[in-house]
Amino acid sequence: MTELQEPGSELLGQQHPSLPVVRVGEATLPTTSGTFRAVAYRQADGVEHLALLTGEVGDGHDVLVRMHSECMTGDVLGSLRCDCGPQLHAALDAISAEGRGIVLYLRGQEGRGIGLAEKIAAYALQEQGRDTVEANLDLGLPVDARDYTGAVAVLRDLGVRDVELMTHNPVKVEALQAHGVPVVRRRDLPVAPTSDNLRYLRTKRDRMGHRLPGVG
Ligand SMILES: Nc1nc2c(ncn2[C@@H]2O[C@H](COP(=O)(O)OP(=O)(O)OP(=O)(O)O)[C@@H](O)[C@H]2O)c(=O)[nH]1
Ligand SMILES: [Zn+2]
Repeated sequence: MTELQEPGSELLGQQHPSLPVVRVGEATLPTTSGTFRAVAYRQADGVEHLALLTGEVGDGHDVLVRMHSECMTGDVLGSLRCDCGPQLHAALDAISAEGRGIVLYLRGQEGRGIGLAEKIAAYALQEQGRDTVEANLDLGLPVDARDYTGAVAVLRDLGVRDVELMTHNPVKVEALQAHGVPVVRRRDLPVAPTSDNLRYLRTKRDRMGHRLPGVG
């Protein structure tokens, strides 16, 4: 577990004041990380999110939560350019081990909210030497366009009042707090720097304020 620190600010994307979600389906989902309750939501704009729960939310306090931004290349294809896939599985393992918690799989957040196709275009610019921040800007896109309003609505629907958040990203902490969901603690996820992701991890630490002290 790690201390909470000053959140990082201008990277907080545009937040919609209200974006209702509806609970559409609910089923048991056995996985290699354990068996979860999968609750599917649809936002008013059509974007769908999935909440994977283990245990009971109960009084809603101090719930272990991961808000995972969709990353098709990392989560599905095992891309080594980023750390998303291992983080997703570490988060599922963590709530399973804890016996209580929620992993929110957030659609509409692919490529930090710019979308899959634009993320691949950003990768092309990174192959020409731009870093992950510069590449988005070169495309005329925000560095981080994610909106957490839907995520907050899902947490509220599930009865969550405050959370222990698994993240290195101070903007996620700030977004939850701004929406009235206190983050009582932040928890690190394992990070494995490799030759493929080292520059990406360093850029997140140095330019986006991510708490990644273990990255050399
Ligand atoms: N635009 C863009 N998006 C990327 C790039 N690499 C990964 N992503 C996306 O970034 C999102 C994950 O953001 P990260 O910055 O890795 O991590 P985070 O979610 O902000 O922070 P953590 O909670 O600590 O994981 C996913 O949606 C990925 O698809 C990139 O080079 N460019
Ligand atoms: Zn990724």
